[in-house]
Amino acid sequence: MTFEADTERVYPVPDEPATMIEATLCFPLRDVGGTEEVLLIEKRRGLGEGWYNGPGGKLEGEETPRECAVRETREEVGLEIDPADLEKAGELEFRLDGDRHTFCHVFRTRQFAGEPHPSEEAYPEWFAVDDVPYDRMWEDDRLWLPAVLEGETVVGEFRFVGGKPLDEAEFAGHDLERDVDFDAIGRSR
Ligand SMILES: Nc1ncnc2c1[nH]c(=O)n2[C@H]1C[C@H](O)[C@@H](COP(=O)(O)OP(=O)(O)OP(=O)(O)O)O1
Repeated sequence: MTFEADTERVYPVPDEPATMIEATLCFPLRDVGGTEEVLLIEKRRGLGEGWYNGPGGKLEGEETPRECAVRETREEVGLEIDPADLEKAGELEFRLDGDRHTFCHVFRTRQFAGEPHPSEEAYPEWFAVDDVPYDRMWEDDRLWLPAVLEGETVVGEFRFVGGKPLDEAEFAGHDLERDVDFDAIGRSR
């Protein structure tokens, strides 16, 4: 694995796109009468089918993570987002049996246009941020998503074992760092 170091911290770098999937997650937020809500999707197919997650998916072609998050959110739930309105909130590396499986860029935003609607891939639903259905999500989500929804930034590594597919593997451990300044390390793209 390659590491990028600044003065004190060490971050994994997504430098193996041929073998590792690069993906995104996007968490639209809104205030409804003083209650903070987040838009999640119930995944209707593919990895994590039947579980809740943020809209998102794999990078295509030469697109940046920001462009991917905008495209996936549009395709999955029909919301339009200006890429500049996405705030980088996290970088997550998912490892399977010791190998790097997926590197995921996490964004949040309060600026979007349109009303969410279901698609073939996803059924959208707003949840109060203190009532997120962690029992119906990836097991790692409860470790990092609360911080993202509270406006913090995170970098994490999450380890799974037991062979493919990833969503049938067993969650085995993690490392998590908070309060990462993505602008300062040039990783807010
Ligand atoms: N462990 C864990 N926790 C939380 N979120 C995720 C994981 N592993 C993951 O892969 N993910 C996220 C990362 C991505 O946003 C999705 C998986 O993307 P996927 O649906 O396979 O990508 P798409 O491009 O939408 O798929 P297709 O359209 O190609 O079918 O889960």
